[in-house]
This record gives sequence, C-alpha cells and structure tokens, in this order.
Amino acid sequence: MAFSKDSPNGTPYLLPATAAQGLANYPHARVIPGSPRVVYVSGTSSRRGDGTYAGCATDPATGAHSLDVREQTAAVLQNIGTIVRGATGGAVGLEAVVDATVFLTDMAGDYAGMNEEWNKVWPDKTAAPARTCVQVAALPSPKLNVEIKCMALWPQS
Ligand SMILES: CC(=[NH2+])C(=O)[O-]
Repeated sequence: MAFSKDSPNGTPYLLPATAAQGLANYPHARVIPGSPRVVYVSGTSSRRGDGTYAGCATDPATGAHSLDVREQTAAVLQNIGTIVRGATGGAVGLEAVVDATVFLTDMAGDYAGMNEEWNKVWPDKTAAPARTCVQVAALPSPKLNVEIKCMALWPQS
C-alpha cells in the first residue's frame, strides 16, 4: 500500500483502494515527511473495505443493530495498524502510535470493553500512546460504537 507523493499541499496522503473509503473527501492518513515522519490517521472505524462492519450484527426482522465494542475496538486497532504500515512502507505499525483519541457512543456501557482490547495491544503503559477518551452523541453510522483517531511517529535514520 503506497502513499501518494503528489498532494497539492505537499503532505503525502494514504488512500488505499481496498480499505473502507472515507465518507467524504479526506484520506485515511496524511503524512508529514522527514524524520521523524509524522502520520496523522483519520478517525477510523470497524468498517471493512466491502462496506460491512466488524462487531455489528443486524436483526433482519427488526433492523436493530447489536454492537460488540470489543470486536469493534479490535478491528479499529487492526485497521489503524494497516494504515500506519501503509504510510511508512511497512516499517512501523501500531507500536509507532504516540497519541490517540477514542470516541465512544456509550461510555458507561463500553469503556471497560474497549479498554480490554486496547490493553491487549498495549499491555505495558510505558509503551502505550497518550490517550484521550470521550463520549460522543453519535458516530457516522448507527452500526458503530467506537472510532479512534491517532498520530504516529516514525523516526527515520
Ligand atoms: C468517519 C470519519 N473519519 C469522518 O470524518 O467522517
């Protein structure tokens, strides 16, 4: 997954065709070249490239969605890892994330489950990104209960 080098504002962007596409005109990530390379990752969800959502089961009779924050968080973090690897030519992934903002639609119901998945990726808080977690009234789809935006650094020699 290569990133574009020809952005009009001079900051390359990552827009992989096989990943879930943005819902408006924004890339998956924007990259500040140099050392360290700085990767700004757009708010990322569990939406897959085919438009389906990890961690969402829809009742065909009622249309009601059943959301699993653990499955969604695991998928979000996996998607972010893919984006960071794409933006750094595979050099670094989730371990390079230094700052993250977590958006939950139900802090009371989902904070503990989200933390469980987060802590699987970062079992050591000394290696984990700085993090902020907030509750939001809604995310772009009712099939989502968590979205994460973040920034990663890749110190190139
Ligand atoms: C989904 C998302 N990142 C946005 O800004 O709509």
